[in-house]
Amino acid sequence: MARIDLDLSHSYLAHPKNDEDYALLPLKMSFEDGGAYALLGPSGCGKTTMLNIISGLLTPSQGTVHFDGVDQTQASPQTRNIAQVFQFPVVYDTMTVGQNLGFPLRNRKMPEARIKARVGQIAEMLEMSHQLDLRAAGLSADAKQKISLGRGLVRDDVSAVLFDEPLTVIDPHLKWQLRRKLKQIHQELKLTLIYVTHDQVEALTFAEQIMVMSRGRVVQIGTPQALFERPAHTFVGHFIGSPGMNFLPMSVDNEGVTLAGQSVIIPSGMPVEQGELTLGVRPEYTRLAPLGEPGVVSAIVENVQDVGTHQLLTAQVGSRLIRARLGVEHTQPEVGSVVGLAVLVPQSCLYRNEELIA
Ligand SMILES: Nc1ncnc2c1ncn2[C@@H]1O[C@H](COP(=O)(O)OP(=O)(O)OP(=O)(O)O)[C@@H](O)[C@H]1O
Repeated sequence: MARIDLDLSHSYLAHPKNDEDYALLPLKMSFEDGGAYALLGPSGCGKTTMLNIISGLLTPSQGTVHFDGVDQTQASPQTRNIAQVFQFPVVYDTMTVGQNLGFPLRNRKMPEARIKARVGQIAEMLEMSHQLDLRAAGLSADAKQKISLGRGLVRDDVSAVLFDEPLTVIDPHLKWQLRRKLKQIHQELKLTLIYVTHDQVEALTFAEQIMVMSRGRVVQIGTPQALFERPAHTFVGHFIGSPGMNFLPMSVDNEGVTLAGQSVIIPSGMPVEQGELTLGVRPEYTRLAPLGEPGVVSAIVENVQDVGTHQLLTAQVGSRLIRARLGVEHTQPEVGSVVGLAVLVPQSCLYRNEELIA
């Protein structure tokens, strides 16, 4: 396993002119040896480009890639010693499950007894022990992808294992199980895992550190909790969470605070900088409160959805819609009624030019 350091940018164009011409804008970051990482972001943000630069399928147009301090920028994928698992299964149909799992080891001339032991261990982790002697040809797409995952994990001498949306073809129920399994396998095998996904649930259940990407930029690297509690960029607030963070334009001057056009009293002890800001508050921390109290805006109820464990309130504040996750013990507010919503709360975040300032 290796520590991986990237200090690079990449454009697919020969003569990039502006930021839009870059698949990856200049970035400097590290993947620690033995860490479990997710690269999370919408389609086209640069995840696969980064993965291919790490594996050596792509050379960055500027900058360097180091594994354990050794420059690998020009090294071929073979010499980088990376295992990769793709979206769709890559299995040898004529081989059995066991032969498929052992293939990367046999290729490296590992003694048969060690191959058998390692294949047995991986098969057990993936709950495939009973299928070891079956031909891969007759198996479902799910089982084939499990073999692909197993083949990615079977070597213990790789620099890192890269996963590119590996659960796409997997049935939703099994997906949930496999995400947990991968996390458990990581804890047992201590491999450096880098997992690309556009699905936040997948990233949040699997990774210790999540790198959120938007338009060629890594906008935040953090634990699932940090991304939820303190999104460093409004994009992260919006992208993480279901529904995402609420945002309201906020203007602060000597007279006080205006939120989406409404004058609001600042709760005592809350530090607020002057200027044009954006207030971010998670639906989980937005609650009903009496109008006129500090930190409370007036909102018109648009919709209340009973989700069983909670009610999801959607309300209009000026021209903005905000959402509040309310306990089921609340009486359901009537659609069209005016309610108070506490939005300046201790968990609120303040942004200037999309970046977190407080
Ligand atoms: N071979 C290529 N030639 C030119 N442009 C490319 C190439 N591959 C990707 N791009 C562009 O680079 C940007 C980043 O693409 P990339 O595939 O890395 O994103 P992604 O986040 O992995 O998206 P997806 O989840 O859809 O795979 C996109 O604008 C894409 O159109």
